[in-house]
Amino acid sequence: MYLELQNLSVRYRPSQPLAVERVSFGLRAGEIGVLIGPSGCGKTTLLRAIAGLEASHDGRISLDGATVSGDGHTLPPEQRRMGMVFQDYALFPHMDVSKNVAFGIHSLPAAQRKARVQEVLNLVGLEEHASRYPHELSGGQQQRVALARALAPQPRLLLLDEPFSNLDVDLRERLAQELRSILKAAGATALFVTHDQMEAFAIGDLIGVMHQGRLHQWADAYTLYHRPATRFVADFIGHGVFTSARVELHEEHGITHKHVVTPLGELHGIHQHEQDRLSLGPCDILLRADDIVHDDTAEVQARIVSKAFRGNEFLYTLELRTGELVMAHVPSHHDHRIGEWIGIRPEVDHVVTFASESPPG
Ligand SMILES: Nc1ncnc2c1ncn2[C@@H]1O[C@H](COP(=O)(O)OP(=O)(O)OP(=O)(O)O)[C@@H](O)[C@H]1O
Repeated sequence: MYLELQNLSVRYRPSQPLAVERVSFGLRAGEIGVLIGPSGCGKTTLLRAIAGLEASHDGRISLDGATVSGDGHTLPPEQRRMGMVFQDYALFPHMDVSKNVAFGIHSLPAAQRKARVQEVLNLVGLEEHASRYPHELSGGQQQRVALARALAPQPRLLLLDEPFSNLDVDLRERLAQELRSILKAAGATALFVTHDQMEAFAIGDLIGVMHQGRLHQWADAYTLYHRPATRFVADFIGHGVFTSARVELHEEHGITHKHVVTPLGELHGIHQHEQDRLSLGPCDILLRADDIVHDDTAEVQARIVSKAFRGNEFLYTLELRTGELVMAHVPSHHDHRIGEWIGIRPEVDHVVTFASESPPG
């Protein structure tokens, strides 16, 4: 691994719990990792520890085969050769774009410096704006200057801490895609912190979900969504609810399968590798909004409790006759009123269950 963390722990004060607790993950050169989690889960602390701005209490950080921190040895931040981009762009207001970008490469000879500034401005699509001042740029453009400035010295690792959080939602979505292309074009290895799933999914090759200082899962977006390792990840990623269910044996044509009995009906045809992980008896099953299909002919009826318009679809929150709540994505031409009963059926491709937490009965 190019960047590797092994059991990294960070504590601010002896009286405080660990802000980062035994976190391990790896990134290959050229990969983009994203840390996501609710406020206070330790994302920024972890990023700062990698940069050397926060001392680690235990564990090891290595970069490109060498230990950066661990075994009582720690490299000062300036010797780690890492670049950082923060949410406040921190551009120098009295310098134009090219001077801002050249800031970290003063040691290069003038001609090389000029060429490198040109190169990174091309990369971020701001070559036309080289002589503008920060106040003459939009928020998104300022953030791209900050990115160009961080990339200019060819850092070994780029660390980005919620760089888009001051920007509006539409712009964030576009910039997230752009950022990924820019980082890939630059061949940069990067670690990005956000609390926004859309951003994490748009940017990351690998995504780490953190909660209370711990890394619950480190995986690609598809795996996080369809095979959440913990209940917290299942809850945090995507829209869904847990419903009590039961795994039972079912015989068909002389072959015995496991199936899951849910308040929405029985789920059959579960893939063999998922069957192997299911244990018989009560469980809680994750029902995502895209696992529930609106179907007028379905036996199960549910009452619309609330709905959110999302352009091409509604996200309906529905109450079953049993009182349980589920969510469903429904194409937006099915515009039903709150309080109306609609037919739904489950269409679950990936069965995700956890040990039952529901009271028996
Ligand atoms: N300088 C500090 N001194 C003491 N405790 C701190 C310090 N900075 C952060 N903490 C604590 O460490 C924990 C992790 O904070 P951190 O800022 O890393 O979380 P975060 O996931 O980045 O949150 P956010 O998304 O709100 O930025 C929190 O409990 C926080 O209160």
